[in-house]
Amino acid sequence: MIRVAVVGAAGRMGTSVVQALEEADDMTLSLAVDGRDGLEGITSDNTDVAVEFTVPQASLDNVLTLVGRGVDLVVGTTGWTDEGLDQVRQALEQAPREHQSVFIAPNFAISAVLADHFAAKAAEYFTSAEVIELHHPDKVDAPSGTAIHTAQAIGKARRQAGLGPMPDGTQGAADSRGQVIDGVHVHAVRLQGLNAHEEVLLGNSGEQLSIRADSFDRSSFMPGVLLAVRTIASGSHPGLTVGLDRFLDL
Ligand SMILES: NC(=O)c1ccc[n+]([C@@H]2O[C@H](COP(=O)([O-])OP(=O)(O)OC[C@H]3O[C@@H](n4cnc5c(N)ncnc54)[C@H](O)[C@@H]3O)[C@@H](O)[C@H]2O)c1
Ligand SMILES: O=C(O)C1=N[C@H](C(=O)O)CCC1
Repeated sequence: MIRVAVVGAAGRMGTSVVQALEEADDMTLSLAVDGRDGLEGITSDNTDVAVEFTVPQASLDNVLTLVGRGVDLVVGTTGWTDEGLDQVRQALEQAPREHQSVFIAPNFAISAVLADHFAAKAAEYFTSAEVIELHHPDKVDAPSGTAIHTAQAIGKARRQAGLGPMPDGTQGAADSRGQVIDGVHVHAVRLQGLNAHEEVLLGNSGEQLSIRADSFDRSSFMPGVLLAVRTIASGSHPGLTVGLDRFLDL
């Protein structure tokens, strides 16, 4: 049995993860903590993997604390910066156990992971690309972690293909053109009734490719979370790994 602790257990994702763990035959819930409970109860003696879904302001501290306590992690919280990821890498180098692992994914839904993958593949063939992410209005961060990841992947593919800046004749104040990430415009919609959605628009003269992923329900994330827990518990990915595509044969 893989012993799994959940951090952020009272939240929307944490609640779904606790339920998914209870339904999994090969996992058992070691501890469920939220908010002010603190992480003291989670140790490498009682937990193989901690799953962390909290808020961008808390996630880095939680990860560093648990790495220092010898616990492996699967992290779904968004808002990660390159500096934060570097801090995790450094913490892993000084971790108390050998071969400790941290896995971070902005999105655990297969539809979103594939949309991101296909968008990066398509990017070199199109003059223009923009990302629109659409989420429930209780989401605290914008743009979504997934949209940032997609924009960065498109930007990298365009650079590797030697593509220059996209055509854009906007003059003057350009607030309504969205946030520019790696040269890609990203637009965030918050709307009652939505859950988690992303559309990538790729354009050439006279044609458009649209790639869209829709998570209608948080159950869409659970197979990916369980896959990540099993993979990290197996010890096959020591160090820091980012993105569920790393565990899929894409
Ligand atoms: N990777 C994915 O597939 C995926 C999917 C959905 C959401 N998310 C991300 O997961 C995060 C959580 O989303 P949510 O909708 O569950 O949010 P939420 O607000 O419903 O839940 C967050 C929970 O974390 C708790 N929390 C805050 N600070 C804490 C701390 N220091 N220690 C322990 N618990 C703490 C809060 O009390 C709350 O219960 C967000 O960053 C969101 O973008 C990722
Ligand atoms: O509901 C959220 O919040 C989500 N956050 C992730 C993101 O920011 O990309 C994944 C989708 C759901």
